[in-house]
Amino acid sequence: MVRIPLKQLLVENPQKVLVLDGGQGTELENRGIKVANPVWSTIPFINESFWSDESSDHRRIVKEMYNDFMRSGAEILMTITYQTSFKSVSENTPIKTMEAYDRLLSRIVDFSRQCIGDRNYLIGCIGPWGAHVCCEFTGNYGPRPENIDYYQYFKPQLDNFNTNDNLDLIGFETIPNIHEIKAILSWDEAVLSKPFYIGLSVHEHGTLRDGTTMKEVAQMIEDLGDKINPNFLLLGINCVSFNSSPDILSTLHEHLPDFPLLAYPNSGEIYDTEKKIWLSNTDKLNSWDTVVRRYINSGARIIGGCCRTTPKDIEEVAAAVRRYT
Ligand code: MET
Ligand SMILES: [Zn+2]
Repeated sequence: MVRIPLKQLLVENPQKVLVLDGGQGTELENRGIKVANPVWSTIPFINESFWSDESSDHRRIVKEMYNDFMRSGAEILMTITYQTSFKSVSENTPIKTMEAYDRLLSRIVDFSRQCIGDRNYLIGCIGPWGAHVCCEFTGNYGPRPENIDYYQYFKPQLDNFNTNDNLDLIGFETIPNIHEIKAILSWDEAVLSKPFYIGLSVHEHGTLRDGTTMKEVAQMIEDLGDKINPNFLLLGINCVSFNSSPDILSTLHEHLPDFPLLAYPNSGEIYDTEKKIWLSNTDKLNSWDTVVRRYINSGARIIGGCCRTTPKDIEEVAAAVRRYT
């Protein structure tokens, strides 16, 4: 294997900070793929022509996107599987059986690996339970979020990702609800046998979308003590406001000073759900240089961008990472 295992890399090189790619879903949209549908950025992979026609436009666009992120300096990249849970796929596409679903995931992962080569790290991206009902930015999981069967929801995607050697890390992203975090962290190595991280979905003022404070999240993790799954490698924030993200990460670091963190904020633009357009970040208080420097001072080991960040943003992230490590 050309790459050393990620866990080993993080432990043996305490100064190393990995540059992550940017928002794949919105970047595919920038490049002309229409992603407005219930499985969002999974859509290009659903059509059989993606797989049968080597020269398909969508295939070329995905490849070019990965190439551009790598050219910008990304060394860890994500599969485009945020909205690819068995539930979302089987309810909204012609792919209905577990067998066909499994094939879809393996094809996506193996194609992503081909695109990024053997040297770079690949994350198997998993969106939150709330993604299939679009509430990852409200955290409103109904009256009894503690009763949701998170395991049943994630199991098909996990079973596939756990066993695919092309993946180095599993990323649970944009998790807005404390009960969902508790569920994920209750799973042992039999359920989650690959290294994984959790990216929290947080408000600008710094609480989880459901109102839980970073201190409470940290306390919950501390309380797990030795019972914690050894594959839990990193905790962090993603798709959070660009401007407030350094403060939020620093709070997390204050409460979990020894835990490796990660951060990949969105561009700071706001999505207007009525007009269906992105409103520009008129109040961009920080530059990537400042944001990245502050992340690194707060223990971040993986840094990149989420929605609406582009290869240009990742170039700036990479330059700052070089400057401050
Ligand atoms: C809503 S956050 C989505 C993150 C995901 N990695 C993507 O850009 O495709
Ligand atoms: Zn995002």
